Amino acid sequence: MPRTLEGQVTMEKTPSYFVTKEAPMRVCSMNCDTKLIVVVRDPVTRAVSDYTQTLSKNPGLPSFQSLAFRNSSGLDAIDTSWSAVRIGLYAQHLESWLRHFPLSRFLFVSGERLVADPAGEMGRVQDFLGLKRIVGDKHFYFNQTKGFPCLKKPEGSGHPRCLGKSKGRPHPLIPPEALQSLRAFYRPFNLKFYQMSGQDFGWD
Ligand SMILES: Nc1ncnc2c1ncn2[C@@H]1O[C@H](COP(=O)(O)OS(=O)(=O)O)[C@@H](OP(=O)(O)O)[C@H]1O
Repeated sequence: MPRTLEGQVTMEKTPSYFVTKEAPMRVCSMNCDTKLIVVVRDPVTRAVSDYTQTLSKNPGLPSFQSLAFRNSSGLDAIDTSWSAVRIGLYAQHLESWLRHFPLSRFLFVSGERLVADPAGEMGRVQDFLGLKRIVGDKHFYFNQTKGFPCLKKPEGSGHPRCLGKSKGRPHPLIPPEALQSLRAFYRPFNLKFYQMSGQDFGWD
């Protein structure tokens, strides 16, 4: 980590830290005052998004259902050893972080609101980091082709910029009963996460 000078904010983005057992202790031993921003989305959609990403690299991948459920004939036993499922157990991951950091060190950003209201969610991020609210509504527009918000004018460029092709890809169709089982499985973990974070993300 580079030395942070007066007036600078050093940021590091590694999605897997949130779900890595050793990460909370290591980050705390580096600097326990670190502010932590976690973007979370509905774990069911997250699992499908994760599967979509792997499928794009490996088109021969077995079906979502055969990876998410232990017994392909029944949709009751969820395979929590599959990372796409395990990562969505936010309450469990947060528990290990809270052994090292107080809740006040965290900002939970809603992945859904980040799409519906990027400026609002970015406002929360700027407040949390103690920054002046510079990024706001005027910086975003909704790109109909992409189906997502994009930046009107990124710094150093006069052209609008959307996120790359690997962000916001269409998801494959998953049988509704598989999604329903997964939704039921996550419900208690989601409720626990709402309690722990003090925020209701509305994933029902
Ligand atoms: N503005 C904008 N444009 C495009 N995509 C957006 C945007 N905001 C949020 N998203 C959602 O970000 C999802 C991909 O983010 P990831 O978490 O996979 O990114 S990362 O790989 O961890 O960096 C990606 O998930 P998928 O839709 O499954 O591709 C998007 O839904």
